[in-house]
Amino acid sequence: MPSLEEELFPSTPGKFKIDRPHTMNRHLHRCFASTSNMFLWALFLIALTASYLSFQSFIDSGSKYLSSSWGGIQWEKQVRNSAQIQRSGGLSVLVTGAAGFVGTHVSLALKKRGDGVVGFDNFNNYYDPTLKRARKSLLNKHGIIIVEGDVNDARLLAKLFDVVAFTHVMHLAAQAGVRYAMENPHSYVHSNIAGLVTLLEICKSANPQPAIVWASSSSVYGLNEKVPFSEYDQTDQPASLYAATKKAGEEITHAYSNIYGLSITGLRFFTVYGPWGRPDMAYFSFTRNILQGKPITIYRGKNRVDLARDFTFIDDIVKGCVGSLDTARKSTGSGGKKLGPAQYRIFNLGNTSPVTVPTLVSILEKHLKMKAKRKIVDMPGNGDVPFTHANISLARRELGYKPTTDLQTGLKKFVKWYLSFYGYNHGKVVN
Ligand SMILES: O=C(O)[C@H]1O[C@H](OP(=O)(O)OP(=O)(O)OC[C@H]2O[C@@H](n3ccc(=O)[nH]c3=O)[C@H](O)[C@@H]2O)[C@H](O)[C@@H](O)[C@H]1O
Repeated sequence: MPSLEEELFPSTPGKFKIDRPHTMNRHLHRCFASTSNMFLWALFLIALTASYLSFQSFIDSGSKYLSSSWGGIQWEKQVRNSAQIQRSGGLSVLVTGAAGFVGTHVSLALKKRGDGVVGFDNFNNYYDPTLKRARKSLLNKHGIIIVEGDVNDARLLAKLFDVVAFTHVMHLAAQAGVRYAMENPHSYVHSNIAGLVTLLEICKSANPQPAIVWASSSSVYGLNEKVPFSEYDQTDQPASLYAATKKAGEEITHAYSNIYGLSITGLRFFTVYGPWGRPDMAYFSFTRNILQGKPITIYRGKNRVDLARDFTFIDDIVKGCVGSLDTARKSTGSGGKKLGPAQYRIFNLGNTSPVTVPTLVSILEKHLKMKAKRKIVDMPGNGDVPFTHANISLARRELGYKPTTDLQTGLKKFVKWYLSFYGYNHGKVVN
């Protein structure tokens, strides 16, 4: 006679057998024939229900541990250690985008002078994440933890503020790149707008509220033709979606400062370059291509005019960021309510010395001791602007900001780092 299991799950696939009533009765009769059998069955069912319920509660309470790597006593201890202030009057800073180019440098500078730093980054693959992981290792060596998460994750951010009473937030997490916005517009809205609002919501409710310094962009000047670009100029003609999201960020932060008393400083970075830089930027991809003997495309503006940028070296930018943190006044709100007027500032952080793109290439050729295969094409209508040029009087006056590195010197340092990091044959198949 076939067993109950064999009857319900026959060996022939696709033939799930439905028991007829009289067969079922026979089984039931056999199973529940005695009281002791019934008692055993009841015990079995209770045990099954109890283990199901406890498994469910394990899934609920433990889901955050299963789906991500944060939470728990050990994790909190690591976060607190990283945020530990090592000098009197020091800051405790949450740095978003800490595995990014500027984020890595700012985190290191703060840690080295004795501030507490907790990094935050989603390690997305907009560009090679192995470079981000290498930056993370560098920070880890200096005692800085990077919490892996997205700035849209309100639960994780709130948890961080539960664990540490951050005095400042250096918000550098963003979707960068001017031309990529045509390929993936929603990533700009996700990071630069939705993520910004999520972070501001957490900061507004934190007690005490932190002061916030964040990365805007020179691109907000868009089609502005008045040079050099001043913070008092109009910025209502963005040329790209990237620029539009950064401009929106300036308006959004203003609203949060106004309503909730958050102290906010926006920094308009001008084409930042240097060691540990971003592979999507021209100076970086040109270097790679020159070394690999591949052609580089140089865009040219209207009437064959060369494009120019106020290229700014990373060390100068770091000084501007740290100066902004040091001069930021405290936020005035408490319990999500504004209790007094709050500081709201915007500064240009540029070099005040624009250089054309062909000149940039010539400097790279000199440092690499190799000729570039130049391909010159008219600038496609992809959101680029013809030139940028910063007026930095305001930052000089308020932050003591004074850039000291020219493009020649800065690119020499970049090339030295590039060759030590990638070697001469980066990405090239060696026969
Ligand atoms: O200041 C900013 O706010 C922005 O700076 C940076 O944008 P950009 O100034 O556009 O830098 P980058 O791409 O290096 O192009 C430099 C020049 O090379 C030209 N360019 C570029 C690529 C190419 O293949 N050929 C070329 O000629 C190109 O036309 C341009 O003239 C950041 O990426 C951005 O995230 C933002 O922070």
